[in-house]
Amino acid sequence: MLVNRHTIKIAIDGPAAAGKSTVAKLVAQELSYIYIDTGAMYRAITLKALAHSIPLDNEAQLTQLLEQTVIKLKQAKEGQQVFLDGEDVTLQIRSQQVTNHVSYIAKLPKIRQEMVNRQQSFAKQGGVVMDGRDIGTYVLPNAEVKIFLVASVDERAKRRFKENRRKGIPSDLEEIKNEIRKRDQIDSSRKVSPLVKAEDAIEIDTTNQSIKQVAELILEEAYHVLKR
Ligand SMILES: Nc1ncnc2c1ncn2[C@@H]1O[C@H](COP(=O)(O)OP(=O)(O)OP(=O)(O)O)[C@@H](O)[C@H]1O
Ligand SMILES: Nc1ccn([C@@H]2O[C@H](COP(=O)(O)O)[C@@H](O)[C@H]2O)c(=O)n1
Repeated sequence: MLVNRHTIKIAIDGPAAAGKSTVAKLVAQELSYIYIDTGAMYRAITLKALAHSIPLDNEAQLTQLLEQTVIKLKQAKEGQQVFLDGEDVTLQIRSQQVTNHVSYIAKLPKIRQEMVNRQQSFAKQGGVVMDGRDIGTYVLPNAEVKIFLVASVDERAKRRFKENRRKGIPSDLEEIKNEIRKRDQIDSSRKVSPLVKAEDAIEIDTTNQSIKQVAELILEEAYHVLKR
């Protein structure tokens, strides 16, 4: 066991369902760091925008809504709890409706700017593992460890399908595949901070690797940096 004299920032990016949050949680647990799932923040504002029936291309109205919104991420044993204006929305933000709409809100430049400001201030708390789409490129460009997780669309869809089955959520493999492709396409092609691998990120293809193997690879890199 390494005694850490200093803490580092670990950025984990990648496409939908590549395993980012699963391994980020494990890595954060092992290092006793905080874990921040930035996707949950975009999901939370999407949930609120849908509830207020705000058109998802009305940037001014959505930005105003976000400015009046408190999103809190609370560290919990199972990962992270998400509070939207004081209400626990951890489960609600995973609904299919939110998933199908979130990327439209996430591509708006003013929304992203506000989210990035909030995420950067969370990261000031110390050792952090943050996952998302633009963490290594925009949110934490100085992160000491940057990881870009990928896996084939087929594998990602199968994993999500199995996850839904475990949770008792009815779903269709082809629909999941289409939703993943669509979200990746919007996230990768937006003008502001698109989903792209940072030049100095390490790419890990998780298609044929277990969760444990992937977490170990990231921890190896983290320990390597911490020993320097
Ligand atoms: N290496 C792996 N092998 C097998 N299953 C995995 C692996 N990594 C993650 N999973 C499973 O795949 C599913 C998706 O993982 P996870 O939610 O961590 O992805 P994500 O990248 O955070 O997704 P999103 O971007 O959509 O939030 C989960 O059910 C998780 O348990
Ligand atoms: N840094 C980020 C994180 C997420 N997004 C957008 O939110 C969507 C949901 O993210 P999940 O990780 O919960 O799947 C994602 O598809 C992106 O549209 C983002 O833009 N930047």
